[in-house]
Amino acid sequence: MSAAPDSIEMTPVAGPVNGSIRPPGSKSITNRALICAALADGASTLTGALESEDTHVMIAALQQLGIAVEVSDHGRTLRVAGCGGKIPAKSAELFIANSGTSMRFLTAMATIGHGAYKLDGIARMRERPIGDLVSSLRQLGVQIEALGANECPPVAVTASGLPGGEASIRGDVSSQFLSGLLMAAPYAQQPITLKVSGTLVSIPYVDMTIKVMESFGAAATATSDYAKISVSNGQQYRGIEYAIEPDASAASYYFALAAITGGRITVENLSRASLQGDVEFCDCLAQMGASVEYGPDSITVQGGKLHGIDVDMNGISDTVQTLSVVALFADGPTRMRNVAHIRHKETDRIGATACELRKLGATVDETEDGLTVHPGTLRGAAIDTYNDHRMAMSFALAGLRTPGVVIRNPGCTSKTYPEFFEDLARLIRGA
Ligand SMILES: O=C(O)C1=C[C@@H](OP(=O)(O)O)[C@@H](O)[C@H](O)C1
Ligand SMILES: C=C(OP(=O)(O)O)C(=O)O
Repeated sequence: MSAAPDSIEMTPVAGPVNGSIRPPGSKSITNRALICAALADGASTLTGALESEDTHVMIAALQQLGIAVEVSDHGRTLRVAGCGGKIPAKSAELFIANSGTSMRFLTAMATIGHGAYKLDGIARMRERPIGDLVSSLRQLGVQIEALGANECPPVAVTASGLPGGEASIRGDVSSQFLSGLLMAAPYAQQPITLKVSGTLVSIPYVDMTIKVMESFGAAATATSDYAKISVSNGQQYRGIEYAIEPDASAASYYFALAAITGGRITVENLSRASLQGDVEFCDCLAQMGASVEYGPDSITVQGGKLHGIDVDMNGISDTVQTLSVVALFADGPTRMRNVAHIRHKETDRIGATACELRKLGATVDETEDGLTVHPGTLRGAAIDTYNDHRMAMSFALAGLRTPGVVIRNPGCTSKTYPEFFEDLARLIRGA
């Protein structure tokens, strides 16, 4: 691989890639643990945390809210002095860049405070939905406004505690609205009951929220169809030592690498029992013909001949781009369904993925809720990444099998995985 400031040309590998790797900490778990630790009674130590833009903006925002977060061990250990549900800062302007988790979780958390808080981000964040979360918080008695066009950020909260009660929350746009409300709910002045409208997307992330809350000592009760979720007030998170798993979405690039090169790659410290739904990406690879071994503390994928599949990826939508690239190397079409919500992420991920796959020689049918990839004769191309870390990481894989693939703006991986290209190169070298 030769590096240039604004692009990287990928070098195809000579044969199967074998090896083992521990990806950085889970973004989703790090940002949940930070919220719970920040509100807790007492200090928490989070180990194995992710050090990246999405966690930097979360940490910086908590510090601006008056919560001490001490960072050590190259960002992997975070010591958080919990505020016991009393947010110290009476005003703050929080810059959230393009971190959806931080924007949605901190909007809900800020309502527990007493003061004026404003949350804003980069231009794309001002296009990402938050109106449904704002409207639920209003139903719970909060004075809050989305100031951007189409009820997008910036968000202004004039908080005097979170009153609570009953609210409806839309589930079919982003599960992060619900997760944010749930994590704030133990600190409301009354119990909170949330009625989820529309079919809830990204359900594994809601399960993750409930499990992280439980680890910190607070409970949320959901009906089996997630139509209604209740949280009693008066519960308190307590400061704990909390170990964060490696990021399963980041692991998908390594599982895919094994699949498309016929290699054997082990991802350490992840298992079937992970809090992260994205480990199920391996089931897609297994359906395509790879073999997957789930160990007690690792997952290994061995590549094989790959077939096209038809798969509902609603619960594991951060891996749609990874699977789209794997699909280029299958012997038939792959259809990925039920992921209309990924049009609201770092970019419109259905449109962007379809466009870049076509540049590589694939035929792609795009539907409102997904895409079908028909593999074709592959050719090199300069890949636009739309400031979306997952475009860069996924399409880099295509360049390990096809000459002439250039990844533009590879630095965008810093959102969740700043060291991605270095880790990938090390794994390929066998170092
Ligand atoms: O709660 C979370 O940690 C996340 C939920 C998902 O978003 P949606 O619920 O918007 O699909 C996912 O795409 C995102 O990367 C992280
Ligand atoms: C969608 C993502 O992030 P977020 O919504 O947290 O910005 C992602 O990491 O793929």
